[in-house]
Amino acid sequence: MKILTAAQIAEGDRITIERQGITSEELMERAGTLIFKQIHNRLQGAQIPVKIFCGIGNNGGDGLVVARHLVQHGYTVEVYVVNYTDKRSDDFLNNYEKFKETTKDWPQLIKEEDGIPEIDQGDFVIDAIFGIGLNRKIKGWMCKLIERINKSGAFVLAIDMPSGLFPDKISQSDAIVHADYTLSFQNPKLSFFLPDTMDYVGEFQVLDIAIDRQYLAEVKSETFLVGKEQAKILYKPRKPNSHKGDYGNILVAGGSYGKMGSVLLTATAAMHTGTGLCTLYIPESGYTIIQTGLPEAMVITDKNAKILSDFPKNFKADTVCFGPGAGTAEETVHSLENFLKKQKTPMLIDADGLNILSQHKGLQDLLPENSILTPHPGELKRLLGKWKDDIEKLKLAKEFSKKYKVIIVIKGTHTMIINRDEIYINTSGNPGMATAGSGDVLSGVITSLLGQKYDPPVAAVLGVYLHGLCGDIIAADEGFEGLTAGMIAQNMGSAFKALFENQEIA
Ligand SMILES: NC(=O)C1=CN([C@@H]2O[C@H](COP(=O)(O)OP(=O)(O)OC[C@H]3O[C@@H](n4cnc5c(N)ncnc54)[C@H](OP(=O)(O)O)[C@@H]3O)[C@@H](O)[C@H]2O)[C@@H](O)CC1
Ligand SMILES: Nc1ncnc2c1ncn2[C@@H]1O[C@H](COP(=O)(O)OP(=O)(O)O)[C@@H](O)[C@H]1O
Ligand SMILES: [K+]
Repeated sequence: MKILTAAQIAEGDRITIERQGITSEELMERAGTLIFKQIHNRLQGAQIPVKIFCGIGNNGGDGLVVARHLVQHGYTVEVYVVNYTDKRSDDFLNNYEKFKETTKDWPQLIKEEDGIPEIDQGDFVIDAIFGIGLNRKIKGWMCKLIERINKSGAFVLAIDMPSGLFPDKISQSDAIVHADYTLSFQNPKLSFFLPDTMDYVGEFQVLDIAIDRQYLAEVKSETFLVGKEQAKILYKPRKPNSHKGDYGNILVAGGSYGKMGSVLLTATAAMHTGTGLCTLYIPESGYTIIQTGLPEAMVITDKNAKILSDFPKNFKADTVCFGPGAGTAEETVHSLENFLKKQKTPMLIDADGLNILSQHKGLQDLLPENSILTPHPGELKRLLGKWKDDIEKLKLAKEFSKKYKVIIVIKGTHTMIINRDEIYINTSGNPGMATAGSGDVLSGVITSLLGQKYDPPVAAVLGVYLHGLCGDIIAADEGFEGLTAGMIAQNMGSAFKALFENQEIA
């Protein structure tokens, strides 16, 4: 699914009105009615005091549609117009009239701090102050209103987006509604997925308001959401007439004394992702650990007992994963440098491999084209330098991706895969995966797919999705706390199976 900018959403709105031969008021009625139905389904007529705060633009108009339907269905509703200016939108005004005709009562106008009502913990607040039309910082008494909503402890439902949040930039103000739930129209917004802003959104659901399908298919976006539908079309079925040589000969290089488990996790994950042949290149002291822990793998040892210092000569792999548990000793820098010089096909660099690249920037020029880097936020900061906010982070990552012709997998709650100007946002995974070694497992999954000749961007996008899906499958049985990286590595097969099953996992 595409993530659209505010301007593209507004254009979709305009084209829909034109092509479907409807008025903008009818589109607003459609949008508001869908929100009402969601609320009605959940409240089932319960007499919870509902307080709706409407701005004076079209987000406020949506709020008035919802208010009218709630009143008509016997709910206890108080409607407040957040009257920061008298420049109201036409569709707001039409719905203002309609609301008045329904209730024979005007909504209450808030024009200053004194007009802000008390909000109780037991209230149900609907935030329809601003949507995608927010174009500057919220100031003055409206900040107090938002503060009161946030401090009330009431359940807050945001229409389209929490007021104060921009769809695709970061607000420099704290005046942002902290929603428990957001019902958004047609396409989710970028800010729903960024670490800086996602907490304001709460849980969210996207409602299909039947924006013109042709427009949605044709509109150009460089940002995409990856769910099961998008992931499963990337899968390449295994052929009956095939052998292990068809599924990649991969090399996993890393490990150091005390951190041998990381490469074991990586290689185990790679085997369970379908790799044909896997060899580990590790410091000598890890030999028994690896041969015992993963009998399916072959092992080549470095001459150094505790760290990598060299590279395996006369060995050719389809792809290489370098970095898990490797450390950043001078000898290991030399090892990575040799790998980078020898490896002509795309490879994956993770963990200390990335730290070495950050400390020795000259090595970045040696990265084979379309290699995949998988930093967590700390490693990314070392690689790119500091950023002001998540939008600048994405900009820096795109610049790096273009400069070095590589793919960057920014790991996190919503892992983002950056391929030049494109961003793929992952939707699978859960907080149980915030556990030691789950990143090492991801490296194994992606390296395995690279070895199986998936195009590098596909290997990254599909690998990240499957890794998260596997975490979701395990968490459904074991809970978040019970999930460990080793379980993800061992159970990757269940993620492949679930790709083609219809039921929701968690
Ligand atoms: N296709 C769709 O998705 C559909 C979308 N629909 C709905 O429309 C919503 C978008 O409506 P919208 O364009 O009228 O913008 P909205 O968010 O109501 O705010 C605009 C007003 O806010 C003002 N303003 C801005 N920033 C401000 C600030 N900091 N402080 C003070 N004022 C500020 C701005 O004033 P101005 O800049 O003009 O001075 C203007 O008056 C969208 O989110 C969805 O809910 C559905 O109805 C139908 C289908
Ligand atoms: N809250 C979360 N929701 C979804 N995925 C998560 C969450 N926390 C961590 N993950 C995933 O777990 C992995 C953690 O990687 P990383 O930090 O490198 O771990 P390690 O260094 O221990 O291997 C990443 O793939 C990340 O996306
Ligand atoms: K809103």
